Amino acid sequence: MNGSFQIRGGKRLSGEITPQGAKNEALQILCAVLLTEEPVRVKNIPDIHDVNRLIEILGDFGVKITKNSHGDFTFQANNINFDYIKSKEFKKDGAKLRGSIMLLGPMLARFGEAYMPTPGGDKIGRRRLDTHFQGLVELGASFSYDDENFFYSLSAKELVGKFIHLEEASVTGTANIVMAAVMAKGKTRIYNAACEPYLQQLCKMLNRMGANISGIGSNLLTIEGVEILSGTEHTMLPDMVEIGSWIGLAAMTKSEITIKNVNWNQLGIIPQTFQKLGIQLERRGEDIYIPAQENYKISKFIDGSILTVSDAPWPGFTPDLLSIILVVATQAKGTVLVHQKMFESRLFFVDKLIDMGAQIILCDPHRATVVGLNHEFPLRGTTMVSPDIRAGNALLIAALSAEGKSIIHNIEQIDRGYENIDGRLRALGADIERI
Ligand SMILES: CC(=O)N[C@H]1[C@@H](OP(=O)(O)OP(=O)(O)OC[C@H]2O[C@@H](n3ccc(=O)[nH]c3=O)[C@H](O)[C@@H]2O)O[C@H](CO)[C@@H](O)[C@@H]1O
Ligand SMILES: C=C(OP(=O)(O)O)C(=O)O
Repeated sequence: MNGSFQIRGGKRLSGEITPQGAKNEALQILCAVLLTEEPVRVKNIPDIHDVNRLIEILGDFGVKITKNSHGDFTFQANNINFDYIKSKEFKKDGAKLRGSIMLLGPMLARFGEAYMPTPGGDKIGRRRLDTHFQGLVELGASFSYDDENFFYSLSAKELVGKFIHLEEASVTGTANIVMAAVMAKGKTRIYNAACEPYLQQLCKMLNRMGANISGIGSNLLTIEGVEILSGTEHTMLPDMVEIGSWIGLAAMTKSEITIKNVNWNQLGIIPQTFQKLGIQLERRGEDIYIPAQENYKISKFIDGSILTVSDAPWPGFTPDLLSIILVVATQAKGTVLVHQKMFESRLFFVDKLIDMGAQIILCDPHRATVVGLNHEFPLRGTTMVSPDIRAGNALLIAALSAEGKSIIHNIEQIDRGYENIDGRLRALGADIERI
């Protein structure tokens, strides 16, 4: 179902909000349930389209799925339907989301073969998979690609650990290689590994299942292969991208909002990056308190030059929050350069913000300069189409701050990543309807 949101903006919001479980962590953790025959209980799973699609795929694989309560499921992969993996249905289902690519590592580790259509996910520029396949081939897999059907195949009689230097710190690529290596023979070392909280959580869960991974949180992972993994329980962290989005929402709508149980130690430089835009936020235990602010002033670098906010692999600033930084900057006092280094087509949505009255110069596909309006001129409501998950949410925040009515079409893109976003916004006092 691909609906629209109708928003009447310009209202101040207030209240408390609890972030959902992390989408990108959930996608890794759900793929890992394939690594054992025993039950794996997973809690705080966000109820969002991408995650639900992956759960359906696991069901079609033959994984037994028991719903214990909202967001709490037990999975048991003890009777896998291998026919499905080579079927036309899987070619269609697997292509619907990006996260499905992380089924490759577990399939290969457990069954010695793996198949995958080109995965879906955001259309935000080239999203190559070379790192995934190079790593799996180094562990001993043979690889082929059917470029007529966009279908990847891997097989390995045995996986053997070795030193692998990744050419880039790919998040899902590292997850795939880790999941293949945990049951490989001998020692694997992965250098230039990605180390996002999602990956740290995955590695900790795998260790609880009996794996032997050290170096968690660094860019050098050492994995001593084990023969078999057992069941476990796992709870997802709060979604750091959602937390950043709520900070942005509070600033743009001059609202007083408390974000509950954010797990501060896993937020990296997210809070301080918003603070550089002048947004006040306070740590209260595990909560973030954001007071209502009439204005916020972008800081400059020490030498007086214009602030740049750019993305980088963890522990740098996540690319998934740059669109939120950009929209928040439109009402700040001052100027900021937003530099999206990792993806090529993630800034094009600024056109819509410009239509709404924002002052932005798109310098090239990777860089946009935002000259803030200091809340002196509100954005104007308009009709727009959500291009991708994070830009969609940024436009939603723009619409909530804007004067008048906005319509956002293609909200499937927003529902992919944010649980009951309209219901939760209404609870804060927003005027938003699904039409
Ligand atoms: C399902 C999931 O978890 N998706 C996330 C995952 O996607 P995904 O795992 O697909 O992204 P990758 O980490 O592989 O790469 C993201 C982009 O950054 C580039 N790149 C990556 C590493 C590097 O050192 N240099 C570099 O330039 C890649 O070429 C690519 O264009 O990580 C991205 C980067 O945090 C996030 O935006 C996505 O939300
Ligand atoms: C780009 C994202 O998602 P995906 O990798 O699933 O397309 C995202 O979560 O911002």
